[in-house]
Amino acid sequence: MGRGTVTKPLKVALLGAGVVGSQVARIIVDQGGTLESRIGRRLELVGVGVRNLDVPRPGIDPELLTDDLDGLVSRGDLDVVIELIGGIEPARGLVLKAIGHGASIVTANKAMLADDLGALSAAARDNGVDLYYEAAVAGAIPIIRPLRESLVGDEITEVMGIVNGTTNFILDKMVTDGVSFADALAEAQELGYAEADPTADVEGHDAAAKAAILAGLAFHTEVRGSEVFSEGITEVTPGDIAAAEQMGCTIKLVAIAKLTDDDRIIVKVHPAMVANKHPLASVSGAYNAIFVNSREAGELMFLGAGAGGNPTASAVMGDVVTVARNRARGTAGHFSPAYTRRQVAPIGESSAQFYVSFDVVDRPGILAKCAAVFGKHNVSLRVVQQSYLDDTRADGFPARLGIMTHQTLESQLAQVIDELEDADFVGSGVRVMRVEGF
Ligand SMILES: NC(=O)C1=CN([C@@H]2O[C@H](COP(=O)(O)OP(=O)(O)OC[C@H]3O[C@@H](n4cnc5c(N)ncnc54)[C@H](O)[C@@H]3O)[C@@H](O)[C@H]2O)C=CC1
Ligand SMILES: N[C@@H](CC=O)C(=O)O
Ligand code: NA
Repeated sequence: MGRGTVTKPLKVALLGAGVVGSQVARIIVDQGGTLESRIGRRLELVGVGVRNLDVPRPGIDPELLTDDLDGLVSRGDLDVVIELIGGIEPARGLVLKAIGHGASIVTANKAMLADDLGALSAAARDNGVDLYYEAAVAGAIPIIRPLRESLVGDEITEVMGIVNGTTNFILDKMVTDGVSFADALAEAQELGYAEADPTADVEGHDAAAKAAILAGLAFHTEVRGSEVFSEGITEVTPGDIAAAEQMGCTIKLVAIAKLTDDDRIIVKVHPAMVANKHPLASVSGAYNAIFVNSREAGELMFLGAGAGGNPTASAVMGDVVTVARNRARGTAGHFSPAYTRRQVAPIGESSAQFYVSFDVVDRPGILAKCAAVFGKHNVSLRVVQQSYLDDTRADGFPARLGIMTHQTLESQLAQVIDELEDADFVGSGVRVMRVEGF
């Protein structure tokens, strides 16, 4: 740079000033000098798109606020657009428009990315801009960049872990403090962990979107959130929690993505009884943890805050600095993550260990009859527990069996459950929980 040359600042627009956006705005304003020295150019926040102009936004210059997000991303002079409004539309339309006007994108929006990451990546590539989204999976934990860069010379075989902070917080509160599901969810919302519509968290859709993004990056293919088998935590009962405790396990919402022997992928999200000896069992609060298994590196574990305004803003700012550095150098980190076409295998072809519990009549030979149902479908038993409930029970099913299987196919286990539900010696309400790390 010659003497007297003034480098122009990089123009940044922020869409959304909620839990995460407000923290990002604060960092850009408060840490301006530090960020400038890391990037080599000053970041100038030129606009903040919000829904309601009347809401007070401490720390944000009111002159920057606009409710015309479309106009903001169409200015034509933006270097970086940070999308933090969430949801698929209008977020996707705004991002595509910003890309069309030459801006690089930083987003935390996993719902949008898991809907069609391929189209967004292609638009970024075709327009020579960056698309970065470290905050979209597991909040502050660096996991996108390790998959996309650090491990890209290796062959990943499995990615699994806890990727939703809200549900981990809820389950932890229910187990540790005996708090009700509703109260724990309300607290997670207050702390800024939950999505705007927390159904996405508790029904497993948020974790499914993250699992799709992780699977796509790990296995170099396109996976959409809708292709991920997902069950949330709304059906987890206090009885399930107690049964898990009795088995030396803790219930967690887990996401699993792995390669099959015939080069397809299994991607699934569901509650699981995790053995207490497994490191995932002790991941508490809104923390997330992800294990990556790869051919050369072996097993890697990533742990940290999976949700919350400040931790998520940290990941967003990491991307902002990277994208801004690229911009300052006149480059973009073009890459095509999905160069293969791997199919997602149906859930029936996935295998797991299961814990099945059900009530039975108290008659000689019942245990053998139950075991025969499992045996008939080639499901091998690992642990069998029997407890006596109460012989005055009106329903006539006073004994409870808890059976943990060895690894078995989902389709075989489904046949066992169908048969148990039809058997006259089994009461209604057969419970099934997958098991990890036992
Ligand atoms: N809160 C967290 O812990 C994390 C959030 N994320 C993601 O970050 C994004 C933002 O999340 P939060 O800040 O928690 O959500 P939030 O609901 O607190 O903030 C979103 C803001 O965008 C505004 N907004 C929504 N639609 C708009 C529109 N059409 N026009 C103008 N403003 C609009 C809302 O009024 C709200 O103020 C989402 O994609 C979320 O999934 C990712 C990781 C963690
Ligand atoms: N609602 C999400 C926020 C971060 O992605 C979660 O709870 O994990
Ligand atoms: Na992350």
